[in-house]
Amino acid sequence: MQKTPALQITNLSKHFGGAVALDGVSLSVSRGEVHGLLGQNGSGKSTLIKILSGFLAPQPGAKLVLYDREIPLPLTPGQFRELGMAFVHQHLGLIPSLSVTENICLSDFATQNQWRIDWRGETQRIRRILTEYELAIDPTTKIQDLPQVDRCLVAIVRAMEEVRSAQEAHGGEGILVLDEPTPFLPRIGVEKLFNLVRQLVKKDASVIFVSHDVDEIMEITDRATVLRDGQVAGVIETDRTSPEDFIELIIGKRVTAYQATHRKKPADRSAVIVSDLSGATCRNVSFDLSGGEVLGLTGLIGSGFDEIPSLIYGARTALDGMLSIDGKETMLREMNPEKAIGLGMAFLPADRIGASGAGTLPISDNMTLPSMANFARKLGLDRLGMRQWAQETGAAHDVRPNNPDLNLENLSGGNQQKVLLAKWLELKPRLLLLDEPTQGVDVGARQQVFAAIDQAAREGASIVCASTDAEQLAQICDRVIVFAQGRPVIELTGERLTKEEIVFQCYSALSVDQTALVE
Ligand SMILES: Nc1ncnc2c1ncn2[C@@H]1O[C@H](COP(=O)(O)OP(=O)(O)OP(=O)(O)O)[C@@H](O)[C@H]1O
Repeated sequence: MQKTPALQITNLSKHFGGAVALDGVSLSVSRGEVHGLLGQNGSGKSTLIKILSGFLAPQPGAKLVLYDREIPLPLTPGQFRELGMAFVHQHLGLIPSLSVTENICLSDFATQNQWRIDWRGETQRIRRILTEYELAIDPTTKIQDLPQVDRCLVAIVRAMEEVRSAQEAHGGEGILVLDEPTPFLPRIGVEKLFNLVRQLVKKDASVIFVSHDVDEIMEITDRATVLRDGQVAGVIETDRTSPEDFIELIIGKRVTAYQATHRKKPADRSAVIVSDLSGATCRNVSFDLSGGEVLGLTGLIGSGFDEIPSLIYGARTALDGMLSIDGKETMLREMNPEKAIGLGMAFLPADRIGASGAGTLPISDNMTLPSMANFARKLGLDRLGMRQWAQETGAAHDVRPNNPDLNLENLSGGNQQKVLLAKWLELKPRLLLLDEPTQGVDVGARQQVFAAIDQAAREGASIVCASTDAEQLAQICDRVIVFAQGRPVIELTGERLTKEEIVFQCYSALSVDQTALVE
C-alpha cells in the first residue's frame, strides 16, 4: 500500500542565466520511505536540494507540499528547520575553526532564544550523543583538525539530531536529506549510517538519499527518482529493478563493466621507488613501480594508506623516507608541492574544493594553474590563450558545461573532478598520485576517469591510487597493497585482484599478525 506523502514537489524549474538546471521536475517522497535521488553529474540533484534548503530560489510556478500543507516558495534561509527538514550537503556545511560541539549546537542556537550558553554542559551532552552513535570523536576538537571521515560523520550526526528533535516536536514528521554522504565513508561508516537511516524511517521520518553508488542505492532505498538533464527520467521501485536497469535509466544507455587495457607484466620496477616512508600513521612503507603501472593502496580508515599520496607529494610532511623517480633521489622530509611538480609529479587530493581547486576562480584559471608559466607574457598573462586551452582540454575530458569562464564551484561535483584531473593529466606527469579519484563522479563519468587514468598509464606514467573503493581498484589497478595499522599486509595481483578479495583482505587485515607484513 502506498503511504501518504511527506513531501511533494511539482513543476520545479531552475535556470542559471541561459542554462536550465531543472525543468518541470516532480518528486514525491512517502512517510517512512528512503527515496533515492539519482542522476549523472550535472543532472540537477544538488540544485533541487539547494532549493529545498532555501539556498536557491526556483523559477515561479513550482509547488511544495509538506505533510498536506502547501509551503510557499522560495523558502527563506533557515526555514527548513521549522519545517522539520535537515541536510547533509556535499560540502558538509561545517565551520572548520569551530569545535564539534559548537558545530552540532549551532542549529539549536539558531532556533532557540538562549541568553547564555552552558558550554561545559553542551560538551557533555554532545559527548553522550557521539557515544550513542558509537563514534570515538572528541567533541572539543576543531573540525579543521578532524580527518575527512570524521567531519562527514559529525555532519551526519548533526542532521540526525535535527530530524530527531523535529520528530519529537511534530509527532514523527521529519525529513532527512543526504546529498552524497558516503564517498568519504569507509564501509563500516556506511553500514552505521544505513542503520541510523533505517531507525529513522521506522519511526516514520523520510529520507532523501543522493548517491552515485548503485549498490548503496539498491541496499537502502525503497524507491528512487532519476533525473536526466534536469528532467525526471523515471521513478522506480528498488526491489523490482536490477542494477543494470538503474544504470541504464541514469545514463540513458546500457554500459558494460570497465576493464583497463594497459595491463602488461611490469618488467622493471625501478621507475618509482618509495623506501621507508613514515607519516602520522604509516610506518616504514616501501614499494616500487614500473612506468605504466597502476598501483592501488587500500585498507580500512585509520590504516594509514590514505596519507601516502600526500606524503610523497609533500602536501603533508613525511617523518622519514626516500623517493626515487628514474634514479633521482629525494628525501621525503624535504618534499614540497613545488619540488614535486618539478620532479614530474601530479597529485589529485580527495578534498576537491578544499585542497585541489579554487572554487571562486574560473575553470580556465583552475586548469592552467600548474602550467601558468606557459601563458606568462611580458605584459601579464595570455588570458585568451588560457581560455582557449581550457576549452580544448575541457572538451577532451567531457567537462559539462564546457564553459571556461564559469567558476569551478558552479560545476556539479563530478564535473569539478574532471576539471582537476584534466589539469594534471595534461602535464603528462611521470608519477600521478590519486586519492579517491572518482568520489562523487557518476557511473558514466567514472568510466571516462578510468579511461583517462588508463591512457596516462599507457603513455608511461606510474600511478598510485589510494582508495577505499574496492570495485574501482579491481578495475584500474595492476597491483593492490592492503594496509593495516600503518603497514602493508598483503599485495594482490592477477586472479586475486577482485573487488570481493580486496574487501575481504581489508577486514581480515585487522587481525593480521604484525610480524607477517609484506616487505
Ligand atoms: N550557481 C550556478 N551557476 C551556474 N550554473 C550552475 C550553478 N549551480 C549549478 N549550476 C549548473 O546546473 C547544473 C546542475 O548542477 P547540479 O550541481 O545540480 O548537478 P548534480 O546532479 O548535483 O551533479 P553532481 O552529481 O555532479 O553533484 C550543472 O550543469 C551545473 O553546472
